[in-house]
Amino acid sequence: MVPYVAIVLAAGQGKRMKAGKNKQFIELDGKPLIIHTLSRFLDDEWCTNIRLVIQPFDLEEIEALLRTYQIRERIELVHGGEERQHSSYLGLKSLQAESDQVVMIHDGARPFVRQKYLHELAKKAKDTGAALLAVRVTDTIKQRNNQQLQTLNRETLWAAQTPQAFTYNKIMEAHERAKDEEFLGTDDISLLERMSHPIDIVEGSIENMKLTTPDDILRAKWLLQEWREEE
Ligand SMILES: Nc1ccn([C@@H]2O[C@H](COP(=O)(O)OP(=O)(O)OP(=O)(O)O)[C@@H](O)[C@H]2O)c(=O)n1
Ligand SMILES: C[C@](O)(CO)[C@H](O)COP(=O)(O)O
Repeated sequence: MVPYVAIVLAAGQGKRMKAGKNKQFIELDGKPLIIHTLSRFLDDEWCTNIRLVIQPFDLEEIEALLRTYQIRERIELVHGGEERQHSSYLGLKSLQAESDQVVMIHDGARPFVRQKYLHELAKKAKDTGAALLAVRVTDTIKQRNNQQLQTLNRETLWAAQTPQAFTYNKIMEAHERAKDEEFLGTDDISLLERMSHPIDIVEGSIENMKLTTPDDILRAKWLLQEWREEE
C-alpha cells in the first residue's frame, strides 16, 4: 500500500446545480455532500493528510460543519481560485511535500469513490507519476464540426473521473507549465497529457458520479441507499 495526501476541491459555485448555494452543502441522507466525500478519505488509513479547498465566503459554514462532524482537526483548509485548475494549484502549493509524495486531487462533488480505487491509484501514481480513474464510454459519441458529423472510435474513449493521482513533482511541474503557457484544462491529468507524460488508467465504476445538475441528486440518493444496504 502507498500512503498519499488528498486535495479535495470544494471551491466551485455549483452553477449548474441551481441550488442557490455551493452544491457541497446539499444534504444527502441528512448529511452535506462534502462530508460524504471527505469520509471516503478520513476512513482510509493510507490517506495521511487532507487539504480541503474552499472559497473564503464559505469558510464560516465549512468550519461549523467540520466541527459538527468532529473532523475539524483532521483537515487543513486552503482558499481556492476562480477556476477548478486554480483551486488545484493552490491546494498543491499549500503542501510542502517530498518530490515523490503521492498526491490525489478529487472533486468534492464525487462522494462515491471506493477505497480499492484510492489504493490502486496511489500505487500506479508511485510507479508512473500519474494515474487516472476513468470508465469506458458506453454511448456512441458524435463530433460535430459545422454541419459535418462523425462518429468517434468508442474503443479509444474514456470518461475521466477523479481522484487523479500524481507524484508531487510531476503535477507541480505540469501546473507551473500550464500557468506559464496560459493553458486551462477541465482536469489535472490534461496538464500532464500536454507534456506527453505517460499516464496509467485505473478502470473505475460509473457509481463514482459527479453531482453536477439537479438530476444527479436523485441518482445519488438511490446510490446512498444501496451503499447503506451493503454495510
Ligand atoms: N473554482 C473552482 C471550481 C470548481 N471547484 C471544484 O471542482 C469540482 C468539480 O467542479 P464542478 O462540478 O464543475 O463544480 P462547480 O464549479 O461548483 O459547478 P459549476 O461548474 O456548475 O458551477 C467541484 O467539487 C468544485 O467545488 C473548485 O474547487 N474551484
Ligand atoms: C475533473 C472532472 O470531474 C473529470 O470528469 C471534470 O473534468 C470536471 O469538469 P467540470 O467542468 O468542472 O464539470
